[in-house]
Amino acid sequence: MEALGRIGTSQSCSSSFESHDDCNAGLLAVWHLTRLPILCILAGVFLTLKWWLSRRNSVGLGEQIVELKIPAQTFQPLSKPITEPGISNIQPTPTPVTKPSLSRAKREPKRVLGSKAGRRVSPKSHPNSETASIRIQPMIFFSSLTGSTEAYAKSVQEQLIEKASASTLEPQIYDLSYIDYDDYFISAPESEAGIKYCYLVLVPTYNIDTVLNNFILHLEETHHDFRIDNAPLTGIIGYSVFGFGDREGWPTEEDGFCSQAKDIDRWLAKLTGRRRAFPLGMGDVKADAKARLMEWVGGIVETMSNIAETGSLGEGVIGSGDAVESDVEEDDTEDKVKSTLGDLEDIGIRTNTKTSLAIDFTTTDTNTLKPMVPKTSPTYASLTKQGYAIIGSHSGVKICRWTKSALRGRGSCYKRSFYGIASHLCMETTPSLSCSNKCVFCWRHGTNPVGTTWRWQVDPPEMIYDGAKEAHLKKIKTMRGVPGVKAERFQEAMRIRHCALSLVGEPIFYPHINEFLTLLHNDHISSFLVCNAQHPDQLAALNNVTQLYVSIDASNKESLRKIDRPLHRDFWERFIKCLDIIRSRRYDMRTVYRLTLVKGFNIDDEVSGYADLIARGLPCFVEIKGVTYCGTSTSAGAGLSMSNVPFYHEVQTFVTALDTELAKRGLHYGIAAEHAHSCCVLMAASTFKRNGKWCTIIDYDRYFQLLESGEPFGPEDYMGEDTPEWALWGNGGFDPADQRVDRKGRAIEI
Ligand SMILES: Cc1cc2nc3c(=O)[nH]c(=O)nc-3n(C[C@H](O)[C@H](O)[C@H](O)COP(=O)(O)O)c2cc1C
Ligand code: SF4
Repeated sequence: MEALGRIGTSQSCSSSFESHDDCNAGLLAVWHLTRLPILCILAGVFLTLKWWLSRRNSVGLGEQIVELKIPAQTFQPLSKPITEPGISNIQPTPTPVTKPSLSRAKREPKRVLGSKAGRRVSPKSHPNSETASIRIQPMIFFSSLTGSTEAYAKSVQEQLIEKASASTLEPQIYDLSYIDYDDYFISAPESEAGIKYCYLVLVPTYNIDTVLNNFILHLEETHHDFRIDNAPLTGIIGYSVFGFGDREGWPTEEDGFCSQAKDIDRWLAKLTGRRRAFPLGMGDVKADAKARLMEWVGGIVETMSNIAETGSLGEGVIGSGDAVESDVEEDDTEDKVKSTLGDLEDIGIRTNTKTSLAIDFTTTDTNTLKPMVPKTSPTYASLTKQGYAIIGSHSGVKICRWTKSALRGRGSCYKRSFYGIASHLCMETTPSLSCSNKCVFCWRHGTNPVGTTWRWQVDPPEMIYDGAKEAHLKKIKTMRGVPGVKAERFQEAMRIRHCALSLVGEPIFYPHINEFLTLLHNDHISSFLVCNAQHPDQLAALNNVTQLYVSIDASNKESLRKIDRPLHRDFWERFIKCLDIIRSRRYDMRTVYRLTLVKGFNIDDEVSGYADLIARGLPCFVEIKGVTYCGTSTSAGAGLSMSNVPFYHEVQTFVTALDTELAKRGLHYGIAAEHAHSCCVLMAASTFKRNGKWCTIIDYDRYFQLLESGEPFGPEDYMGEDTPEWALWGNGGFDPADQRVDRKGRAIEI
């Protein structure tokens, strides 16, 4: 106190106080009054100074801090110009990794590698103002022991920087060995408003103990931890996994090829509430890894731009992540329909002629034509509920169960075995949902439009074609979240190669069927058209198709009446006339009889009758298929039950008997191939043999060459390679490249 008093006397007291004593006493009193505020101000100044100094240091040393925290090979500075982008260029040469100890990593605050982006975003220029604020933050996680996955991960980062849309921020990249899983895999990291995280996980597989085991265990435990929501990562917008493996040591997935990527994919499906943004990709490091990864990145880029546009993953079929549940096959309604109506597949066109088929409007006032399937009708509701997309007012598209199966590597339909069509490249559609039969095994009775003549509005072919493609691809895209979908097949499926005009209804009923076929052929999409042999005029007027079918549901008039219940009174005459047209077109294009066998209806004692019909129409091929039971009340009412479905051995017996009958008539046919999985056998004219071997596969490129040449050509001119050994009669017909599974998704040994 004394000292303070002294300091106080050295200056201003003389003017304020009359004597020294008075002065000291006054100063002391002032000091006592003001000391607290003064001390507080001094402390505040001191603290502010200290904070400013420390901040200045940290800004100046920022780079060093990052260097310390991040292993050099884990982080590519995002602002660095990319000199050698492209997966095709990458050399997965291992780079030495300086790995900080795991315990240290645990103590560190959450590390974010890469910059907080924003440079690409220009909300004003965004096409959709509602979603303009959405930005995707890709987060690449990888694991690598010998460096190759790390190099691939970095190349993915570069690819995304180069190719991703403006709404995608610069990807952050993390080595799973050095991050704290709790920061990213217990809950989604916090983000700025409008930023959505998308996790991309690239991993090898090791059947030895590695960091990946810890990671998978962490995912599993997080899911099972009762204190945590079992889908705690729903905050991210999506995820996708890519696995690297070695087929030399682990040839198939059952042997363990990419098994850890599969596990991670499955756990992430659970943790994210099924937000699989793109199918699990897999690549063989000794063969196709680069190509597969390239496709995967392409898909990711597209998905992210979709998310940015729509703000969500879209209306995908979300994968449950539950192996058992999600491996159950989809319903087989499609098959039922086909077996009922006998697939209606398309007719092709040789030229670009604009010939429309005649419409018989005898009973209709053309001014008051109505839509065939109005949006408010029960038919519309019923079809859309079944998964059909209705195009315009009378066309439909749906992806069949084989397309879904092929996307998951579980086998294609019989057309793969017989004609070389991979089901994931095939679009099934019809430009006419209406039909002139009421077959006993058709599931759509009561709701489907029927009629003997076209009496509805007519939609233009371009509209149907564009609408069908768009709806088909949209449906394919919904498959991207389904477990087991192969990334490369998913990508391939984006280019439609074949069109089966065989869904429901009667495609040649559509007045502009020829123009529609031209549109298909112009895009080199093959056409398989099935008709019900009730419209001879339309059949005669059809242009060239890749393969033309007629359904032969019975061998005689009475049997046909019973089974097809045709609307036309002269149905038998029409039927026979159609067979004669098929004969006349035998040398223009591949013609096929489709026989659907129904026990108790059209098999017994009918072999000879069928042989006569074949002798009449001389088709290039005869497909014989056992009916699929659809179990509707109508079919039950018609006396149809499971007992009417033939066993495959019964179909085989029938085919052998038919073969004998044809030989007796001096007709040169033989049993070429089979697809036991769908109870289907193929007989072929012997002209489809080359050097003693069946060649039922189609050379599609050659077909389009011939079509575009404008010169006449015949069906044998676009004969492709030999029918594969596994598809030949007696060998079952399941493509060994695929994995056959039971209804629970368990592998079946063939
Ligand atoms: C010891 C060992 C075990 C492996 N186990 C599997 C396996 O079970 N399944 C598989 O598909 N690949 C397996 N591979 C192949 C690796 O996944 C593949 O070589 C991968 O590219 C390695 O990636 P990395 O260089 O990033 O560590 C194994 C490789 C090694 C050396
Ligand atoms: S032909 Fe196409 S639509 Fe028909 S079953 Fe095969 S894949 Fe499906």
